[in-house]
Amino acid sequence: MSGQRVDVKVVMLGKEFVGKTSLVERYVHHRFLLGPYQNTIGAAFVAKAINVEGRVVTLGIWDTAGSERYEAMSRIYYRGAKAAIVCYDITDSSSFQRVKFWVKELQSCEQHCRIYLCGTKLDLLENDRSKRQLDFHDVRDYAEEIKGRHYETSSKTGQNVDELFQKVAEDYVHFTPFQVMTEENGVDLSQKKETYFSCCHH
Ligand SMILES: Nc1nc2c(ncn2[C@@H]2O[C@H](COP(=O)(O)OP(=O)(O)OP(=O)(O)O)[C@@H](O)[C@H]2O)c(=O)[nH]1
Repeated sequence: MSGQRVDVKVVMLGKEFVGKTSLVERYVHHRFLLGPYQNTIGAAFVAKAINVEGRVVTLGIWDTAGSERYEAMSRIYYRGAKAAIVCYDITDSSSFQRVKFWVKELQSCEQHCRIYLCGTKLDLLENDRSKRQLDFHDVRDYAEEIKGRHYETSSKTGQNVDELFQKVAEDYVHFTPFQVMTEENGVDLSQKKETYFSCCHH
């Protein structure tokens, strides 16, 4: 990672157990971890460079802990984020309350942060559609209301995961004026190493 510059700070938010870490694992390492669930403590950081229309864009992804115990820490991680992927579990309606909480926070504290609502665990509906507790169209309407985007994903099968992160990078390229993009001092990971701490998931 040494010397790699981050162009887009991305923060993962959402209730515990909704699948934030699994989404990052699928996207960055192309895998789905089986075995007992381990909650994220604090936050974890990973960077990934991708190509958008011939340009390399590096996403710096902060995976925060969903437990309300770590709420104050999660606030630290969304500071200066250009994109927030706010996750909910489509089979758990209670997880959407946390979405509304984070959206309000972002709207009042990080107005320049684009919001991507992500309904996770789509694969769980494959054999039993009655497991769905959050209507696709209701969430889509809400996403439009807040001028955000909306995806439904499965980290187990990989469905829509690349598409989601690709859109984050594309939006950065499309909506950031070129001048700002070239002038902006991204975070140089080789120089700022000591300010990053990546604790402790899995
Ligand atoms: N079937 C299925 N299970 C998933 C999916 N994504 C996550 N899970 C499971 O849901 C549980 C929680 O996933 P995590 O990715 O650890 O959730 P998290 O949001 O990072 O949780 P915290 O770290 O507590 O905030 C784990 O048992 C995962 O295996 C998915 O797309 N499909």
